[in-house]
Amino acid sequence: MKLRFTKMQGAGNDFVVLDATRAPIELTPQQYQRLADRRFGVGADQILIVGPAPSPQVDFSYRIVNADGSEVEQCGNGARCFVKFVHDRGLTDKRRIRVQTLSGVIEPSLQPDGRVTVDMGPPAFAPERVPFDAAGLQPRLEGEGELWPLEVDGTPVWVAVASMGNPHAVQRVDDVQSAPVERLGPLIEGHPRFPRRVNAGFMQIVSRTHIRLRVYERGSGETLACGTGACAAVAAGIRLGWLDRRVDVDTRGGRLSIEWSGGGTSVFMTGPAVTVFEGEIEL
Ligand SMILES: N[C@@H](CCC[C@H](N)C(=O)O)C(=O)O
Repeated sequence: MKLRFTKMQGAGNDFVVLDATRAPIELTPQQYQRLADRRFGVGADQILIVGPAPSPQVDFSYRIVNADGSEVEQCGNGARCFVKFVHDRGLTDKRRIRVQTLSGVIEPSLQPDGRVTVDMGPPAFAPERVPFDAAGLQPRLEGEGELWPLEVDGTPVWVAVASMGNPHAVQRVDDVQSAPVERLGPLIEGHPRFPRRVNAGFMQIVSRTHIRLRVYERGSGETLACGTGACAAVAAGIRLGWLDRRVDVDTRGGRLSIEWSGGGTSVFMTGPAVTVFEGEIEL
């Protein structure tokens, strides 16, 4: 089978984007892994499958598959690339689009400067608590937030647990460049406290409006940027009283700007979306 694709990236988090608006695309986990493979395939952190609207309330749907072939709920950098993709291909002329994902509806909009702002919906802090509460663990309270103890490799690590539709565990570090992301990342990703696995974030606070962030992503390993990871880190940091409501997030692949007013309000993420090349692959 021959498959046409577009290779895109948002702050260095890279994607193979497939157009399933006219005919459905169903691949096996092995075929997704092959597409994501940097030596035997195209190479990507995630595969994005753009589909038609499942209801009149939205304009499109899009599905997200990690490099390991697992389908997941949400992808922030992917949402920005999605809106550029449907626009560039003439699938819509709307600049603000409602898109159905596995975890609900999000609204990306194209900005005049070519960047994209996404209404990512509100963060959640409660659902992931159950495995911590059930084990009788006590959180450390700061501001209006909680830090939970996670035993990793015999050492306690304090993490803020947040969901942007997908799960994140964020820890504060002094220096993100020297943080043991490659060693601790896989241990946190597969930690028994996270039955669905988790994205492990490492956040260095430079000031109340500026952080540096690395994320070891569930199902993809460390990526150059993680959009939902940036939203989760900033929302957790605001709730813990460490950050103001507008924060610049420097990742290894570029800068994302995150804004959250707290409570049940949406997190807004702004950043780049770039097409790299188009092609066809035999699967
Ligand atoms: N890179 C993404 C997140 C992709 C999904 C994540 N690996 C998960 O398994 O939840 C982003 O930009 O948010």
